[in-house]
Amino acid sequence: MIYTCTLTPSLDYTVYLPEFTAGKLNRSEEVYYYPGGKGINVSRVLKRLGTDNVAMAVAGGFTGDYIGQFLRGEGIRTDFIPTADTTRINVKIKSAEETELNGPGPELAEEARQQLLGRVRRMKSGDWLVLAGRIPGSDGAAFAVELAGACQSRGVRLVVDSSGPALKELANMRPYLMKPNGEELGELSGKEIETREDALEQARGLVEKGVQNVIVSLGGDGALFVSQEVEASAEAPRGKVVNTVGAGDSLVSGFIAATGAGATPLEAFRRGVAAGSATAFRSDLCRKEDVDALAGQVTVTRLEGGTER
Ligand SMILES: Nc1ncnc2c1ncn2[C@@H]1O[C@H](COP(=O)(O)OP(=O)(O)OP(=O)(O)O)[C@@H](O)[C@H]1O
Ligand SMILES: O=P(O)(O)OC[C@@]1(O)O[C@H](CO)[C@@H](O)[C@@H]1O
Repeated sequence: MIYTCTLTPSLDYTVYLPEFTAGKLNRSEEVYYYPGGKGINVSRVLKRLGTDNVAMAVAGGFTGDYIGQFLRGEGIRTDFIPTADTTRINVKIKSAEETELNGPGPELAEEARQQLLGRVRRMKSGDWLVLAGRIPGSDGAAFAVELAGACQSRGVRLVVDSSGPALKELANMRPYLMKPNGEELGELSGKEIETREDALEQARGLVEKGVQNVIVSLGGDGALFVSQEVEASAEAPRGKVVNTVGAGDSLVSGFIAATGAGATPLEAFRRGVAAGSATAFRSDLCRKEDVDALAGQVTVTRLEGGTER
């Protein structure tokens, strides 16, 4: 089974308006209330791609209830750990530019941590844990390492799509997949990523540390894939960008869904990039038909030369 784990979910209040002026009253006529948080987005896209999964999250208050109901309404199994704190609302403003305002998310209570660890310790060899989004708390990195250790000892494939101090620690835990974007890769390596070559070099460094597969997402510039066996670069398809929130999560979902269905790493990479772009081209997350339609437009180039299509 694939489990996603979102320690800081969110309700994504998504507002479209032709112009946004800071410091003024701005009125919008088009708003959406999406369940959010990276793991939750991964669960939603996996389900749309036909891959069953369980969404684990620490959630509370009316926003937490809303997220749970929304997911169950889409046929996704939820296993939420309740918290007394109201789940944050993240504001996504879509005008000429995309502006995001993410709340901090509450600290994780010790009881919630123990419940999560208990769940991971009950997972089976071959299961997946997608640990995605911010890991809260000053000792969040230590907790993330405990979760990763529990995965290692059970033979659970760990996928990491996070940011902040935990990211560095998790890179030492031999995860199956890490999906930093350029900024997160810069945080990880302590070096600013300015070019594709910089990104490739730092991704190789992660593989040398034991990360099994690294995908660096580069927004409209596509993505890079690095493992011990193969390196590749993908160009993202062109299209009208509507909302890029969750594009990276969709990439992760496309890769996992295809890998689970037996695709080669580069085919899974192509499906991932297609899913990321398919999400960027619509308001909500991508649907399977969007991914199928875009997959043929993603050019994946093996870096030793030769193009896999
Ligand atoms: N402007 C765009 N045009 C085409 N495809 C895009 C665009 N932005 C993102 N994508 C697709 O989505 C993938 C992931 O995007 P990005 O690097 O922005 O992820 P991210 O920063 O992790 O996003 P998020 O945290 O919002 O999920 C890219 O590799 C690409 O395939
Ligand atoms: O604050 P975090 O956990 O880093 O990111 C949270 C978030 O921006 O990420 C998702 C998109 O990837 C959104 O649904 C959500 O609002």
